[in-house]
Amino acid sequence: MSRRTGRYGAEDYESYERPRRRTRPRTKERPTYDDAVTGRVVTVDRGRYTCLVEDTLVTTMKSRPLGRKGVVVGDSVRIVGDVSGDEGTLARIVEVEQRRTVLRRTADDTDPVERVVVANADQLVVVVALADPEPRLGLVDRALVAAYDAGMDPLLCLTKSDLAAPDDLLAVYAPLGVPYVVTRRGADVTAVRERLDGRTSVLLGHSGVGKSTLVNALVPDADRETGSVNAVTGRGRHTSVSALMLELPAGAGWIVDTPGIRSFGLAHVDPDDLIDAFPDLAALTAGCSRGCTHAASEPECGLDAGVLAGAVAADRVTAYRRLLASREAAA
Ligand SMILES: Nc1nc2c(ncn2[C@@H]2O[C@H](COP(=O)(O)OP(=O)(O)OP(=O)(O)O)[C@@H](O)[C@H]2O)c(=O)[nH]1
Ligand SMILES: [Zn+2]
Repeated sequence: MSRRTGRYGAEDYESYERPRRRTRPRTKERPTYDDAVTGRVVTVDRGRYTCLVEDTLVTTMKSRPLGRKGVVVGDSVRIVGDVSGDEGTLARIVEVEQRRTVLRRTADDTDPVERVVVANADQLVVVVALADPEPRLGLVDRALVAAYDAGMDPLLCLTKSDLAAPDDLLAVYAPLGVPYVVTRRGADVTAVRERLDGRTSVLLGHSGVGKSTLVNALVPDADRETGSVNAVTGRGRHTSVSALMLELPAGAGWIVDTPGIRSFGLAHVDPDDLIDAFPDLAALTAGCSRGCTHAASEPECGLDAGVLAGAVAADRVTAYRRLLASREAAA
C-alpha cells in the first residue's frame, strides 16, 4: 500500500529513520552492523521487543544508537547479538527500517502522548458487531478516518450476523465504497481470509464485538506461536498496552490484534489529506478556495457544485462529510 507513503515519509523520517543531512562524516568507529539480521516486531512489553527472525521469536531491547526513536509493532528492524531465541537471551535492535505506513493516534484523554500504533500495515479491519453491543457508527467513522489518513485500506468486518442483519449498516457505508465481510462465531472464515491474504491487517474493535473469537478462528494455534494465550484473548498481561502481530496459517498474511485500542484521537488528521482517499471527490475540490474544509457549512464548496452538476451522488458527499465531521467528535 503506497498511496500516500510520501506524506508521512516526510513527516516521520525527518525526525526518525532519515536524520537530517549528516553533518559529521561517518567515523571509522561507527559500527556498520554487517552481522545484523532482519526481524519484525510482533509485540512490545515494558521495554522488551519481541521480534520474529525467520521462524524464531527473539527477545530484544533497543540499543543506544536508536536514542529515543520509537520502535513499534510491525516495524522491520535490524538486530545484533544473540538471536537464538533461547530462554534468557536478549538481542539488540540497532536500526529501524523505513516505514511504509504509519497508523497513529493523537493524544487523548486516556493517553496524553501521540503515538504510532502500528507500522507497515496495509489494511485496517474495523470489527463491528451487528448487535450486542449495538453498532456505534461514530466509532466506525473515526476508525475509517484513521485508516484513510494512514494510507491503509479499510475493511468493515461485521460480526455476530446470527443476531442481526447487516443491511442497515451496509447501506450507511455503501456510498463510500468501503469493502466489507460479514461473519459470526463458528462460521467459515474463508471470505475473511481472502481479504487478509498476503497483507498486514490491523484489527480494531470495541470490547465485546467478537474480535478475539475471530482471531482464534483465523489463527487456531495463536497461543503456541506467541507463547501467551493471554495475549490472544486480550485478557491479562497484554490487555492494556501492546498490539500483537500474528502470522496467519500457511503464511497467508499477518494480523495485528490491538487489545488496548478502542478509539482514535484524530486531531492530527488534515481534512485535505482525508479527501485524497477519495480521488473523485478530491478532483471536485480542485477549485475550492484555500482553507475550504469541504464541510456542509462551506458556502462555496466544489463538492456541492459537483452534486448539482450530477458529477457525484449526493449520498457519497453526505457520507464523506460525516467522516469529516467525525474527526471533531469526542473519541
Ligand atoms: N451471538 C454471538 N455471540 C458472539 C459471536 N462472536 C462472539 N460472541 C460472543 O461475544 C462475546 C465477546 O466476544 P469476544 O470474542 O471476547 O469479543 P472481543 O471483541 O474480543 O471482546 P474483548 O475480549 O472484551 O476485547 C463473547 O461472549 C462471545 O462468545 C457471534 O458471532 N455471535
Ligand atoms: Zn471545498
